[in-house]
Amino acid sequence: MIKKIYVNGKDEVEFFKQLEERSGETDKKVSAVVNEIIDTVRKGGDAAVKAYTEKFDGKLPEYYEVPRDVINDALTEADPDFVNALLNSIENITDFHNRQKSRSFVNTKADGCILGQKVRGLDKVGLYVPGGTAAYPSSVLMNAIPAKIAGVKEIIMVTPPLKDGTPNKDILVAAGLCGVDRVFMSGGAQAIAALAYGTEEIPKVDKIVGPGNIYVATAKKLLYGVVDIDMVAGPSEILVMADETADPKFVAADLMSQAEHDKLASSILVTTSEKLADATIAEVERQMAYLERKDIIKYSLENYGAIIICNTKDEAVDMANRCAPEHLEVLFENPLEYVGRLDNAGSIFLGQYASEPLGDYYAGPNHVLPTSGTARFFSPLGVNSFEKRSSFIYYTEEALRQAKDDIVLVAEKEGLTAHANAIKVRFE
Ligand SMILES: NC(=O)c1ccc[n+]([C@@H]2O[C@H](COP(=O)([O-])OP(=O)(O)OC[C@H]3O[C@@H](n4cnc5c(N)ncnc54)[C@H](O)[C@@H]3O)[C@@H](O)[C@H]2O)c1
Ligand SMILES: N[C@H](CO)Cc1c[nH]c[nH+]1
Ligand SMILES: [Zn+2]
Repeated sequence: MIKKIYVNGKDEVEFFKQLEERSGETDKKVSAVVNEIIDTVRKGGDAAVKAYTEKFDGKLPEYYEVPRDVINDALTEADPDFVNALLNSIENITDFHNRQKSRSFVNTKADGCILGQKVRGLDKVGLYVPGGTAAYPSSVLMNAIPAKIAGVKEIIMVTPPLKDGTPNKDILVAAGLCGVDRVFMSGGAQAIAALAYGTEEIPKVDKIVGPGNIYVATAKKLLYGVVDIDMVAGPSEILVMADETADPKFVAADLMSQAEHDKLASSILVTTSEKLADATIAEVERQMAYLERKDIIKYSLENYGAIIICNTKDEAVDMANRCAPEHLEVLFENPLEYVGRLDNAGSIFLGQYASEPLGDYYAGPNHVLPTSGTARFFSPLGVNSFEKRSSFIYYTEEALRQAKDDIVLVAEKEGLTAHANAIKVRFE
């Protein structure tokens, strides 16, 4: 069911075309739907958001904003093992992200001038937490922990209700543990539009972060400029690079771990071994039998999955850099040797025990990652996604006198005599 493609063969061109279309950039239908939702929410506020929630999620939610005591109750009633697992994960994520904090600094120079940088957290941030085909408490952790470390003043979370209109309790537990300030039961493009413009009840935020399906990712892209966004974190992707030493059982399992997220998920094996390719196909069939989300996995593997057969490992590295996947697993004999040459990937997993779900839930690096080839220029969500910087300058009279002629000369070259004047008047 997952197709084999040979590097430089005729299928390769078709394969890359399909990958590009999947991003939604060329999908005019999704953009048209999302544009209409954005426009309706901008004009209609909460009534429009609620109408879309009813249309797409099945029912009006039990609460629009989840009351604080409902979040507290979810925490007290939660399975202690689940809470413990989340706390272990929170510890790892916190430890990793604490190392990302940017530095404020003050540079006092010998002539008495002072130059500096001040770093602080954004005031108000909107977190999107997916909840359509599955609920993602782990995404609450990945969004909220770096926001807290950066010093964000207010965290507003949006997430779709369950089919019966109630909030997902596991998501509320994660929100409670991470200190999320407000939670609204609304998902999809309508929730993104509400955060961008603000409604009667949902506050307008400075930045929207978090992963979501193609409607969520497209809404963020279209609203960039009205609001800041983190990146395009759309349907999940994995690219596994493997040689003949890799275990096909692990390869197949890891490919399917991302295929189960979404029909639009993409799972690609790039290998130098035709034997491994065939064994992986057999393993996919065998393991599929006991997995639950078969329809999604099959659809995604058939439409956006591929096994690319390369002649050399160098060719495989080039292929990985060209695809720029969200997750890149290296199951080559000496995985650590390749890190320096892998330029385009959200997160790199090295060796057979760094299975992708380890990163999704536990190890510490963020799982909100760029998709659709945007790992060429976007980075994982992190503390700096929630920071803003201001620089500051203090100069003495004597230091400005020394710099005066240079500044005036450049200002006059630019034809900006008012700039030059602002310096000159100080010494007349
Ligand atoms: N890149 C990352 O970092 C990352 C991390 C975690 C999850 N993900 C991705 O997040 C996504 C989660 O998707 P999901 O669907 O389960 O949840 P979701 O919360 O992203 O989307 C559900 C919402 O989509 C909207 N929607 C559904 N069908 C629609 C339609 N026909 N028209 C308009 N709007 C519609 C609805 O409003 C619904 O509430 C997956 O694609 C997964 O791969 C990505
Ligand atoms: N793999 C997803 C990012 O693409 C993150 C996630 C959350 N839960 C499970 N997986
Ligand atoms: Zn995952």
